[in-house]
Amino acid sequence: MAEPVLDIRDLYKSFGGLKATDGVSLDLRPGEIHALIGPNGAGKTTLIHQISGALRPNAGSIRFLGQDVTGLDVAARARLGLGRTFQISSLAMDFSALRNVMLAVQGRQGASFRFFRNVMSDATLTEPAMAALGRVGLAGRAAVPASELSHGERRQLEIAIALALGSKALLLDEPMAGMGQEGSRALTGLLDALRAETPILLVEHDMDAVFALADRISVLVYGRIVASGTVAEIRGNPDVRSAYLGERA
Ligand SMILES: Nc1ncnc2c1ncn2[C@@H]1O[C@H](COP(=O)(O)OP(=O)(O)OP(=O)(O)O)[C@@H](O)[C@H]1O
Repeated sequence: MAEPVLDIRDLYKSFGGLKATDGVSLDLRPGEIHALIGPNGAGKTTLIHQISGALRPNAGSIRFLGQDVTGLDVAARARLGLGRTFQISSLAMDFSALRNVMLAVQGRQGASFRFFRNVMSDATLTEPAMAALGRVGLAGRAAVPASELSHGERRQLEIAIALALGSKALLLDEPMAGMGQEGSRALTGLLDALRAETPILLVEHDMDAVFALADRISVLVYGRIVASGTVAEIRGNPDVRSAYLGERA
């Protein structure tokens, strides 16, 4: 079996007396979408924040591409290629889609000397940025300000930014939230195609998307993984059905 890209072992995080993460171990392997599902308050976002570096665990370890990153902050993990969830609020709304991705490319290249040049005609910035927009299906919308993009297109733009930053794994926290049926279908298609280049840990309540996409599903309840398996295994698990899936299975 391929070495995991991300390997989480025995992670614990408490808020006062509440065990939000209670001994979680899971991994993410090359080429896969691993979905993390569970009821509201199960600890999914808390887990994602510990993986991205936004929250420090009380105990346990997180390895990324063979390196222990448990003590690294968000920026250091992002530099290694751990693509955190980019929230729409982090987009520069007045800037075009292209310029938003170029800012990411520029940050990655650390090229402050470009101050003196016209960045919009700098091919070392525009080419990788256009390539990332192309990957997410936004090439035709490159010149459109982020403020004029639809909700779904902004999600696509966030993913383009993560790709432009050289992400080697993506952490996506409820990407389908707020999307209409059409948008969800388009984003499902995009994530399906992306898994080959970057594995995805997907927190999602939209079960149609999860069942369509996941290679593996882990179910989190009260901070613990109560089941982990293929879509068929999870759909057929009576405990999961009664605890979470109910009629959705
Ligand atoms: N900063 C915090 N301080 C105190 N309690 C917190 C904090 N963050 C999360 N919690 C609590 O930890 C538990 C897990 O919350 P979390 O947001 O991780 O759940 P979730 O599975 O992502 O839920 P949802 O599906 O509703 O987004 C909840 O009981 C929540 O109230």
